[in-house]
Amino acid sequence: MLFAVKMDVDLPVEMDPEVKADTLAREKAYSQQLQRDGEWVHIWRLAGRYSNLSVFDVADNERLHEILWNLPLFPYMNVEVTPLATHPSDIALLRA
Ligand SMILES: O=C(O)C[C@H]1C=CC(=O)O1
Repeated sequence: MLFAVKMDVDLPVEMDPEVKADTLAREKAYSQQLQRDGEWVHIWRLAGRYSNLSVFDVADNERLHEILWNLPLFPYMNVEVTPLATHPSDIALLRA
């Protein structure tokens, strides 16, 4: 199942620099492992914002929830999930 997920990050200005660096390092490692595993298919920076637009390919809603809930930055994020369906004009469908 494909989902588009927009993540807006809002870190507290008073956050301890060491905690911040550790959280960002864990977030990066977690994200890159899921990308290697094929569940986190795309990650794009939204230009000019501390936000990303990502595409996930996961087994079901529960798996997506588990992935998002375990993001180290989850407590500092506003997350918006949109389920995706194929578009009838997509020329990739002609090749399938
Ligand atoms: O920077 C972000 O957009 C937040 C987050 C999502 C993956 C990652 O490595 O950082």
